[in-house]
Amino acid sequence: MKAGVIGAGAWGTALAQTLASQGEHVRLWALEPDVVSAVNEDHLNPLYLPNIPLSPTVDATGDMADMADRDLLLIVCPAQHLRTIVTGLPAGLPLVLCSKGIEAGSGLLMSEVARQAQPRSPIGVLSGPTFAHEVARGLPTAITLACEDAELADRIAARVARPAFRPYVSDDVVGAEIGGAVKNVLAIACGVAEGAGLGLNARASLISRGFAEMTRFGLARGARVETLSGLSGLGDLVLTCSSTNSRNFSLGKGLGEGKPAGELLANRRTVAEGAFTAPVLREAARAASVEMPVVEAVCALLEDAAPLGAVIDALLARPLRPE
Ligand SMILES: NC(=O)C1=CN([C@@H]2O[C@H](COP(=O)(O)OP(=O)(O)OC[C@H]3O[C@@H](n4cnc5c(N)ncnc54)[C@H](O)[C@@H]3O)[C@@H](O)[C@H]2O)C=CC1
Ligand SMILES: O=C(CO)COP(=O)(O)O
Repeated sequence: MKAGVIGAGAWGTALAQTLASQGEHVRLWALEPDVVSAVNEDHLNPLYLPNIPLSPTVDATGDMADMADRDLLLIVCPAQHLRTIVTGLPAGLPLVLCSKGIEAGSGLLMSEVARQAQPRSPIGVLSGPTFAHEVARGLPTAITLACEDAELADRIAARVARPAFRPYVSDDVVGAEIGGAVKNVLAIACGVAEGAGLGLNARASLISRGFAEMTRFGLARGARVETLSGLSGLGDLVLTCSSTNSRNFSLGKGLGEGKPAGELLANRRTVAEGAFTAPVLREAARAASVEMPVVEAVCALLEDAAPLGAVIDALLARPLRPE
């Protein structure tokens, strides 16, 4: 067992800890030298996953060449950096993509980016309702593992499953990726409802009408409805839309409280992927003639294109229609 994890933010560190939880050796690649030394010397990652003791069998490196002897790599960087990171990897290793987003500029899903960057690597996607700090503490978690090759999916599932970390396999890579990318934008919308004091009815409406948007967009891109209504879609949507533990929900809450988007996004250390995905998703949806009014509303708020009250009024004034 020689797994490696690329990216030592909250999620990469939690995954490394999970894989190492039964004594396996796991190597974690970190961008920041401070993270490398904290993991190696103190078995902690205070920058991104504070107060979680890490197994001494997790070691860290800042040198990608140290990953060449790994037989499986989990890629856990922010979505907009995935192309650069994957291009710099040793060639041909199986890759499990754990980032949630759509690439700006190309509009490509992470698996499409990774296939361009490493054409010889087998690819899987791991995505679902998984707050990093809960997974790192060993709390029960279920997640979708999607690979086009069913045999590869079973092999990777067996490698990453742990007593409280339970992958469900799927061959719908596109569906798993679209669920994870779109839910981040919808979580911003639910955060706005929270920040603006719109109530829990509004949140439930945004979750279910947002899920209708996710489904319309997913089906247009070839996803299957059972994937979208599974762990990586509806499951993650419900989690992320319900708690300030979500960075996307928290960002939305700030917007709903009237704070300017620029101020909320400036100098963030942690990533709120929905802010990057929203405009790319809007373009992709318009190009596919898929209506996504909640996504459009989030974009308007992120771009300061209209006051909060006007954005809410516009959503409520949409024509009445069948569900
Ligand atoms: N935190 C969570 O609970 C979960 C996060 N994810 C996804 O995992 C991905 C990574 O998120 P987190 O681990 O939460 O990150 P984080 O927000 O905890 O940390 C930021 C990460 O970005 C990296 N970074 C900053 N600048 C960079 C650059 N120029 N090039 C490469 N990396 C750079 C940092 O080194 C750090 O690893 C995201 O796509 C996120 O949506 C998925 C499931 C759960
Ligand atoms: O993807 C996540 C949980 O599944 C984490 O959500 P946030 O990125 O909004 O914190």
